[in-house]
Amino acid sequence: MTTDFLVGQIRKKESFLCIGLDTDLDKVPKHLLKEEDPIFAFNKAIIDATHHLCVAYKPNTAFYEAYGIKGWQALEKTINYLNINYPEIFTIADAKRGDIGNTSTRYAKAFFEDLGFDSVTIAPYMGRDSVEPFLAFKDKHTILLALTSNMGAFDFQTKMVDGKELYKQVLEISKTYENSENLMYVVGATKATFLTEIRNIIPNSFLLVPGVGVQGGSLAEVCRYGMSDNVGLLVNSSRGIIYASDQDNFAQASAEKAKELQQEMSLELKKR
Ligand SMILES: O=C(O)c1cc(=O)[nH]c(=O)n1[C@@H]1O[C@H](COP(=O)(O)O)[C@@H](O)[C@H]1O
Repeated sequence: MTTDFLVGQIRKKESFLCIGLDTDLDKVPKHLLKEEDPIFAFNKAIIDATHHLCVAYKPNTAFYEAYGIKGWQALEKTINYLNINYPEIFTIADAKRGDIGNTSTRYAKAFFEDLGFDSVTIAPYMGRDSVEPFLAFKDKHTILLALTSNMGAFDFQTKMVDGKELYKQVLEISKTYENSENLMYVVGATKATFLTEIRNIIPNSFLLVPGVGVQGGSLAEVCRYGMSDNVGLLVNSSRGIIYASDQDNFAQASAEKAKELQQEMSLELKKR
């Protein structure tokens, strides 16, 4: 999917919401456990109830890998279901990969070609040759971890390297990578006040912003400091939406939570 198409969807739906499919069988409604594939059954119900309120879904692969081959099959069914039924939706494989060049090429093939995701999250730690194999795929997006939402972000990401915080070095150096127009970046909603300086370095790049809801980040602050001329934001919520209820009406309850965020987003878009 092109960035222009994504921006068009955001304007049309008045939403830059990404729903995280962090599907945990300990948390899904008990009646679903009788299904042949409870993970997919849960995801399908959530997607059908919420697709009009969001522009992206982000399955975090950890939640699928944890269930072995059955989990991977559920991930495959989920992305196929999205690509066939809702091709206008931007899809993110939250896999946080990145390795030496030939290995990264295989990861890129797995997520972009085999599974057919639009984007994948990548850790920048191994540098240029670990990221460029992902960037080589046309109309696919590589979402580089810049400043993450967790406390551990302060262990390394904000440390000074050559006179600048490491996360700023990530932003600046990655701009020199081949096909860098295919880059997006992760910035945690809990780090919203850093967004002004981040926007000075990457004024128009899309940011995937997790950490609203359960982690405590503020959507209003993210918009105030992080919104660009082309919106430039995909704000993710996982647990706050998908586990709104563990009763039979769970999908409807998740749609209500998604709608609350979408309406807040619509107001933010109208302010600009
Ligand atoms: O790359 C991510 O998506 C990510 C980066 C980050 O800095 N913080 C972060 O929470 N995430 C992911 O975003 C989701 C957040 O989930 P909730 O806190 O339940 O909304 C999880 O899948 C995390 O792995």
